[in-house]
Amino acid sequence: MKIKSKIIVFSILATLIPAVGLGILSFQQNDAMINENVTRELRALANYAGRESDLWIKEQALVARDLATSISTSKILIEGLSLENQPQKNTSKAQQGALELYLKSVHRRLEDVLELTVVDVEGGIVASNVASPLSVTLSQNWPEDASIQGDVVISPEWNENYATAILSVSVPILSIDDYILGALIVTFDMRGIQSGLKDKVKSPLGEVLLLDKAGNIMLASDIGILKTNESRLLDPDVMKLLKDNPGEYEIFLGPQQEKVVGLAYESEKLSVTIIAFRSYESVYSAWEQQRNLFAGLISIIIFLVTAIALRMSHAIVAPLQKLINATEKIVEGDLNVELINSQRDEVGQLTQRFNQMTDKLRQNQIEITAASDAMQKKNHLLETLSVTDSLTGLYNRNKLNVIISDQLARYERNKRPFAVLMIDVDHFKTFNDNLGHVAGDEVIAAVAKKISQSIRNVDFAARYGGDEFIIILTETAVNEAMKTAERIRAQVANVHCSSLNKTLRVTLSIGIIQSEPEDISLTTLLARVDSALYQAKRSGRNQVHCVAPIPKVKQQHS
Ligand SMILES: Nc1nc2c(ncn2[C@@H]2O[C@H](COP(=O)(O)OP(=O)(O)OP(=O)(O)O)[C@@H](O)[C@H]2O)c(=O)[nH]1
Repeated sequence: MKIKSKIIVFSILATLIPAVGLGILSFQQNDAMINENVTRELRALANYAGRESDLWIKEQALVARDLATSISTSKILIEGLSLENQPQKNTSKAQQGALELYLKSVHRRLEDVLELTVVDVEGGIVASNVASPLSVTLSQNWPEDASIQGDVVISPEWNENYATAILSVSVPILSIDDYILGALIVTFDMRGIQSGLKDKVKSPLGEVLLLDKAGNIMLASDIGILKTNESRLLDPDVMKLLKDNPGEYEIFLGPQQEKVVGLAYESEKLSVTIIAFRSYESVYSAWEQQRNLFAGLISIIIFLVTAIALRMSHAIVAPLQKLINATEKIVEGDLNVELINSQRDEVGQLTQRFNQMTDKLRQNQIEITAASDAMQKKNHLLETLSVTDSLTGLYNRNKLNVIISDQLARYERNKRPFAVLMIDVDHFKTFNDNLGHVAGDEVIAAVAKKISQSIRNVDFAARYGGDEFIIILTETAVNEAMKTAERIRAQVANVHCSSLNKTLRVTLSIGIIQSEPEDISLTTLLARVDSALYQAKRSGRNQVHCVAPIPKVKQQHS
């Protein structure tokens, strides 16, 4: 992993781990606090609805009792019930009609009452204000119950016919001597509780539902719920969940299929379930907003941290990369490297030291190059000296041997002959003897100079020793060599001696041969040219003796 990546990963982790850890802890605490608060509020809401319902039921029971009391004084009712309770049960149609009319007239004065029905001691309907009264089933021993507790409240339930929730209260009708003649069953419309389910000002946020034994929604603090929920049945699974955990906070799908949080209370006395709930969104929207804000903040912080880490790593890595590139150039031999240093930190110091090191290397390289150049020049000079005669500047004898060997090899390959001239100054000893060695040296140097000026660039001239010189004319036959020899002789006729400041007459004897196939070695060749020179000397000096080439033997044809 590169340094840059390491810095960025470290920065992000160093920010993310504590931030997310603290965030999760804080959100968990918040969540627990919200749950606790919402549970408390929902319990208060349910309790309020329960209390209000109980109160309303008590009020209605009182109303029923008052009704029963007032009705029991009615002559029509007493007579009707008395007859009904006789074994023959022969209440006349007229009496029943009168009783029904009486109940209807009473009912007209009561707003929340749906039905007024009179039953006999066995629970049989004697008369009612409606044509088809609800079949209210009283317990078998209701007269005993009624004699003990007075009125009997029958469990509330949803009624499809009236399209409302109903509650029936059975109140005993007593004779003058407190004998139970029958009962007055008053059926109330429970919508009267509706407004009391929730205190619009004091109650905490939320809605309340009142459900009957079968799970039908009878009443809701929000009427809209009843209007939109046609089935009126709450999901049985939700009901089971809430009933299994009474008073406990649960999350479930509410009556309008929206996500809600709520709890339930079971009223054993009335067989009613009270559910208090709130929309999940209203509970958690603030929490979710906070969570989104937190996530946003974390994102911004991570973005900023990443940007800073990138900048920091760039400040470290970029100069390092430049240093690596510069080092690679140096490794490849390019010392013209200068890094711009704009930092004052450790990286800046490293760059500065690198530049100093490169400067030093450059200086060393210049010195080494200069030393190498000087050495090369010296080597060249030594090389030149090793092949040059110091007095004349011509090749020395060693070099001459190499040249002749090379020429012989070439001749063997291309069969083109080369010419060899051996030159000797006539009576040179007399120059030494008469004019001194310095003048003698001057003569030797002057002759050498004339020889150099008389030959081509491809030819070679060497001092063979003392006053003797040898010239190699490449790819030249003797007749051409003759011309060169004569030219040289003419050139040296007058040699100016600067030490004596006078012109000297110098003559030369020259022997010439051309290479022959028989010249198998340097010695053979030199012996032949030496012989030619000897002939020139013997013939009187100041002349050229040329050995003619050996004629080629013609092939005999038979
Ligand atoms: N000044 C000088 N003299 C030299 C040098 N080398 C040889 N000599 C002299 O050159 C002379 C050569 O003489 P020779 O070639 O034998 O004879 P010569 O006088 O030239 O007569 P011939 O060759 O027979 O015509 C000797 O006296 C050597 O001492 C040299 O480098 N400088």
